[in-house]
Amino acid sequence: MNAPLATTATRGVALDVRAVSKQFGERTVLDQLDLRLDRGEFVALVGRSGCGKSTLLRLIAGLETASSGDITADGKPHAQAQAQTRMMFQDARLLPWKTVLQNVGLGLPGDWKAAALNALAEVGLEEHAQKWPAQLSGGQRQRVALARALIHTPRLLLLDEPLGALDALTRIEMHQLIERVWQKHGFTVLLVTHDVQEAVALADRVILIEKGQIGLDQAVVLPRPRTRASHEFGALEEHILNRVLATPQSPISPSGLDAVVHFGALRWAQ
Ligand SMILES: Nc1ncnc2c1ncn2[C@@H]1O[C@H](COP(=O)(O)OP(=O)(O)OP(=O)(O)O)[C@@H](O)[C@H]1O
Repeated sequence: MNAPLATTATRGVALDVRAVSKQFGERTVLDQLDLRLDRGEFVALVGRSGCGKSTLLRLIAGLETASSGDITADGKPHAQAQAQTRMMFQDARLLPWKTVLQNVGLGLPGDWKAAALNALAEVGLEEHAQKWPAQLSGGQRQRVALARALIHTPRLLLLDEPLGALDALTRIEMHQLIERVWQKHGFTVLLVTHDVQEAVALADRVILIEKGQIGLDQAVVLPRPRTRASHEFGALEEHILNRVLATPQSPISPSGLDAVVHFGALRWAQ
C-alpha cells in the first residue's frame, strides 16, 4: 500500500466536541467541555493527573459514552467516523504469539502483506517484519503500533501517552517519526501527554484541561522541526508548565511557583 501523499486539508477530520460532560458516579470529570480541531491539526492535551485527558480521548474514540453533549466529525455524528479513527496507548498492545508483520495486518481481510510491509517501512522496521514482539525494544514496539494504525489510513489519530514509557532519546526519535508521518498523511492528531516539552515540540495547539473544562488554549506558532534549545521554545514551555502547575489540584501554592519552578529542570506535570 502506498499511502497517498495528502494535504492536511483533504485527509484529516474536523472534530467538534460540544458541551460534553462525563460523570463517574458523583464525580464530574468533564463539565460542558467544548473543543474544536481543524482538519489535519495536531493538538496536545495536558493537565494534572486525573483531570480527564484520557476520558476525553476515550469519549472521542467511542470507548466511553458522554453523560451529555455531542461529538461530531466533519459535521456528522462521530460514531460514523470511528472506522477512520485509530488510537495508540502507552503499551503497544501487540499480540506476543504473532509476528511483527502479522500484528500490523491484524484483522485485515484479503492479502494485506504488501500493505503491512509498506507500513513497517514507513516506521523504519521493514527488516523486523518476521520477528516476535518480544525481540523488539520498547521504542520499536511503539513503531509497530504506529504502523498498525497507519495501515488503516486513519483520518484521526488519538495518542494516549504513547511515549510515556520510553527513554528520552527514543522519545525524541519518535517525535520526529510522528511529525513526519503526520505531515505526510495529513490526519488530525489529538495527543495526551504529561510532557509539556513533547506537547510544545509537536502540537499546533496545547490545551490544558482543568476543572473539567479548557483552562488554556495555547497556539504554538514555532517553525518545524522545532529546536528545543531556542529561547521561544523554552519560554512557551515554561509558560504552559507554570499554568499546569497552578491548577487547583497542585500541591504547590500559586504564590510559591516562582520559587519552585525552574525552567529546564522540570517539564513533567503529573
Ligand atoms: N471507568 C471509570 N470509572 C470511574 N472513574 C473513572 C473511570 N475512568 C476514569 N475515572 C476517573 O476519572 C478521572 C479522570 O481520569 P482520566 O484517566 O481521564 O485522567 P487523566 O487526566 O488522563 O489522568 P492521568 O494523566 O493520570 O492518566 C479520574 O479521577 C479517574 O479515577
